[in-house]
Amino acid sequence: MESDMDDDFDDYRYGIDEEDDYPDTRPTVILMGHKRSGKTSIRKVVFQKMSPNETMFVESTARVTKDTICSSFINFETVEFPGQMYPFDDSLDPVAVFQKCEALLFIIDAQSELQEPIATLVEYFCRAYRINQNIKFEVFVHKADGLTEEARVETKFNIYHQVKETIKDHLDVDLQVTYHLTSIYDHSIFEAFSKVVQNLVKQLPTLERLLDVFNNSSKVTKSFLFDILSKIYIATDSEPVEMSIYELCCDMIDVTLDLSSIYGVSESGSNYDERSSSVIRLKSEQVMFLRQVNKHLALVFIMKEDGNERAGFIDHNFGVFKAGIEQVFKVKNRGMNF
Ligand SMILES: Nc1nc2c(ncn2[C@@H]2O[C@H](COP(=O)(O)OP(=O)(O)OP(=O)(O)O)[C@@H](O)[C@H]2O)c(=O)[nH]1
Repeated sequence: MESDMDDDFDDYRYGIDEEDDYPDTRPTVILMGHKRSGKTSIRKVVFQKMSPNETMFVESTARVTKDTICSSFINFETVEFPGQMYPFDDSLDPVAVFQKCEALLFIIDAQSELQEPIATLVEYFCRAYRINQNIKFEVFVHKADGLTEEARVETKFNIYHQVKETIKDHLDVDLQVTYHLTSIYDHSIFEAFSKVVQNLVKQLPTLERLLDVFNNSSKVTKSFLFDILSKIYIATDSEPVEMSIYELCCDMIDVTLDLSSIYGVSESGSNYDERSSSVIRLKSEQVMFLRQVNKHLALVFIMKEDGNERAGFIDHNFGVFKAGIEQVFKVKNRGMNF
């Protein structure tokens, strides 16, 4: 297996460790939506490990809330606008806010009335686009847990259709909007945030290539590069993602870290270090592996159990993959603390 890297390193800025590095260049992810649509719950569940049930007691957000996500590999700032606030009010300096914005997430409560939120969404997206045309627009059709499978598909399609038709009346361009069905009560919110983050990782094509090469040379059927703290996967190979496999991989991270916290904490007090790895055999005759890539990232992969899974070539190929990743995330020759 050979790594193949020809991208421009100057373009890379993910994986910066120190909090004060390039504070102004940290990308911003903005969350908007009507009151009680679920914005705060999403932030708390994904980035602060709050359990979904606890969100029932979360108070309504009164002012713009900024949160820096930098303790993990993922390095950005979230800005949440309360439902009752108009984000384009002059007093909030919308030009400065949206010029820094890389992804704009609009959360719609799929269990409530849709017309008003759709009208607000279209207005906000159009205004934001006029300020910054590079923003990635994402819609979370949220609280999908309360809908049947059929209603989910129908609701998502209705929103997609109405937004597309209405935006046409306001903008000359065909705005690219991505839709996700989400709920904090299952893994769909992590999956959706993974996609949002992947949209911001400029190295994504290189990472996907590395994972494809790793899979092909190691007889691996699926692999994910995870940010272990948030369980967001920042890249996967080019095979489609099956939700059940993604969930299994998330569970494997939990099991590994929990066991490690109890029995394997190192002198540094960390439950995750360069010796962290685990192997789980499934009754489906598949084997799952977790290997540490650096202090924030883990490679989790799955392969058929055929006796080859113990062969040294997996270790060798993983070594090459890890070296490739180190090179990809070298930030302007500053080096990283892997
Ligand atoms: N069923 C279900 N309820 C959810 C989900 N996400 C959030 N909720 C609930 O929705 C309610 C409102 O959530 P918040 O996170 O406070 O909503 P918000 O958009 O931040 O509201 P404001 O701060 O008022 O703008 C809470 O009771 C949450 O428990 C979900 O995925 N499914």
